[in-house]
Amino acid sequence: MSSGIVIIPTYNEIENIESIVRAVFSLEKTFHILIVDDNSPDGTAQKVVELQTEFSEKLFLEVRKKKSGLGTAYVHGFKWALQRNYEFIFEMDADFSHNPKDLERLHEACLNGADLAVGSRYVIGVNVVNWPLSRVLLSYFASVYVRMITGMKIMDATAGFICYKKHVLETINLDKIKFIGYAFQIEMKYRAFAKKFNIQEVPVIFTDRTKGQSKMSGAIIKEAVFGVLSLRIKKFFNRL
Ligand SMILES: Nc1nc2c(ncn2[C@@H]2O[C@H](COP(=O)(O)OP(=O)(O)O[C@H]3O[C@H](CO)[C@@H](O)[C@H](O)[C@@H]3O)[C@@H](O)[C@H]2O)c(=O)[nH]1
Repeated sequence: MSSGIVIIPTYNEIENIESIVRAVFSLEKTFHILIVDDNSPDGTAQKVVELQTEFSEKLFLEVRKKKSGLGTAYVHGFKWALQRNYEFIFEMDADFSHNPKDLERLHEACLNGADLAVGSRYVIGVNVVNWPLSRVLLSYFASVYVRMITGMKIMDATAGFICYKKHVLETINLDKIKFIGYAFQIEMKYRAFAKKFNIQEVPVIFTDRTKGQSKMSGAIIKEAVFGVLSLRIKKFFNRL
């Protein structure tokens, strides 16, 4: 029996895809994987199709027409996973910035009472390896900003390494998710917080990718800054 489905959004992850798939399948617990690829020009999806001949019953692929953002890729994956009745649904990056071994710790946290377990870099100090100082500061102060505006007690608001229990994703109206970049991560946590789900942070070490490139951009930062304010206003008017 599987311990859940790990959704991995990909855009140009040819250098990482095979090793991340193998790393997840070599864990003690059994996880299934869904790759949501945005028609990566580098052939990421074709590599997944090759790997499916080896892992036919536990590796799944959804290919979308074009690059449409991390948030909509996850929403697509969540709907896919809910239709197949997975009890635990995970978010993880393709590039090893999240250590696949921590999937087991996130799963344990959800087995022990959390509705949502967040792999968090900032529970005790700052656990980020190899990011330039500017990116660490941006990420850290983004979380401070989110805490100030929203009142959520989460130390790592933009974390993208998460285990959701199925009922969380069934309760949050996925069709209402507005953000497509990393603001999506804040929005998901805020909607779960507004529904009073038990959110637990599990300390993890985040290591910057050594292969491929981040898709971070100015537009993504702008979306997060204004997005948090708009979420707070919506909650105030009970329209979240
Ligand atoms: N399908 C799809 N996947 C995407 C897209 N944009 C990014 N991805 C995938 O989403 C994952 C994360 O993207 P990165 O671009 O590597 O993220 P990062 O800069 O390392 O950002 C990290 O920090 C953010 C802020 O703290 C986090 O929000 C994010 O999850 C991640 O941990 C990778 O697997 C990447 O291929 C997209 O438009 N479409």
